[in-house]
Amino acid sequence: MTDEHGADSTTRRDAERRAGTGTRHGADHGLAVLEGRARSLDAADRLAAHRGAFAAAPGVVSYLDGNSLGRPTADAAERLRSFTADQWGGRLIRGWEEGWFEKPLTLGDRLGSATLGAGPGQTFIGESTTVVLYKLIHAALDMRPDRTEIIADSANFPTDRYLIHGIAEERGLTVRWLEPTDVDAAPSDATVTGIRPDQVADVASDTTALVLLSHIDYRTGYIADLPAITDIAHRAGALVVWDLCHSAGAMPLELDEWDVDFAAGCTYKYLNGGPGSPAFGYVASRHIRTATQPIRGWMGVANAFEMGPSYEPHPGIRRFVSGTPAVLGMVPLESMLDLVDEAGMEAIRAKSTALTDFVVELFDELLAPLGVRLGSPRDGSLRGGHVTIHHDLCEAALPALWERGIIPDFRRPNGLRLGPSPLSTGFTEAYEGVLGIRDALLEAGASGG
Ligand SMILES: Cc1ncc(COP(=O)(O)O)c(C=O)c1O
Ligand SMILES: Nc1ccccc1C(=O)C[C@H](N)C(=O)O
Repeated sequence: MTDEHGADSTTRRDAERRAGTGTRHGADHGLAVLEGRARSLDAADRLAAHRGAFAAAPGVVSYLDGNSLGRPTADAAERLRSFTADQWGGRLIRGWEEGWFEKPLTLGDRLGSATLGAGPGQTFIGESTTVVLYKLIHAALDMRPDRTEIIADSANFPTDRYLIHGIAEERGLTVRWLEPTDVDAAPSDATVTGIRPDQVADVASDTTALVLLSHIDYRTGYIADLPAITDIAHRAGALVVWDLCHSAGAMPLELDEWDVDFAAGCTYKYLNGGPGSPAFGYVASRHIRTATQPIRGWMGVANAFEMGPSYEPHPGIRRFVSGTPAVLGMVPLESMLDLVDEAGMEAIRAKSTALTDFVVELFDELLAPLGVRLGSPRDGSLRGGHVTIHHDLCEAALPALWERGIIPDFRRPNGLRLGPSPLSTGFTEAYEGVLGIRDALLEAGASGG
């Protein structure tokens, strides 16, 4: 691997590591080299200017929690203010006829084309991810009424597991829980697990109704082979529902091309929609006319304002809308989609991978010597937007980190997830964050180095 100066960076890093393990002077030199490298990565970053498009966060030195809650864009506050004053305040009830009623679908289309690889008329903005998943799981199961099994990940995000447990119980179905297996780990790293296509192939059969998995594992950041697993499910005659919470806005998706049936994801992580911003759902056009969903509300019918006697689902994707959409909650997301359009998803993913590669490099230099273990794939092509590390003192180190404006995400029992959101995070910021984690772990009693 060569860097922008043409030097062989692997060889150079080895030399730096040796320099850093010597005298105090050597250690300082090692840090200076890492910091210099961060600065040169920032200087070469074609998306660096976009960092200025996010609101300042006073006292925050390093924000590494884009995988949980993205930062507000700089104009989100003004957009919310002007929406409140001019649209809500000025147009009042007339606003529903002037775009609000259509917003779940117009913004869905925009999100679909900017980030999901979804043609128009297949994406809607709904409620929380949990509720949208609930609708899609039921819709898929209703399309396979004679089948009795669901395939799911036993270590998926709790909401996915709880939904599957509940729905399977309600419908008398059996769940084939897959245990995540090793996917990519150097011997010195923690075990990195995920769901592999062969595991799905082993259990998929003509009794499988549905496969529900996350595209990017919320713990390890491992990217599942979505096209291969979708193909395996289809060969068995089953349908797929993909949870895209950790991929939407972090990497380009091609839902139409990959033949996905249903998908859902949140908009408050890498899409920076803000706390509680509504989730999106995707339904492939080939299913829309036959798919039904369980939350039959007045806004999902062919003509809501007729206030008809019974529920007649709209022929299009609107049938997945239930009640009054969270129009106010969609305002910041529009601002982020402007930035995504400017930057392009390919460039966003390239920067995301460069950032997490750099975090892994910093991990090797600064944290591995303290006995911290890497819990994410080393291979950038298998890694989503965050890097997970494990050490028993992570929880003890957290208050000092927050105090210093270094904000990773703690996951019990001993994990820190470092999620440098590509448009809002710089390489020097990532360096400051990992350096702060090293110092806080040392202060909490870690030894080595
Ligand atoms: C994989 C995954 N699914 C679902 C959710 C959340 O669901 P909700 O938006 O309903 O809280 C998250 C994160 O919160 C997640 O990481
Ligand atoms: N929605 C939240 C509300 C409060 C605290 C965290 C979240 C998260 O999004 C967690 C995230 N999904 C995770 O992968 O852990």
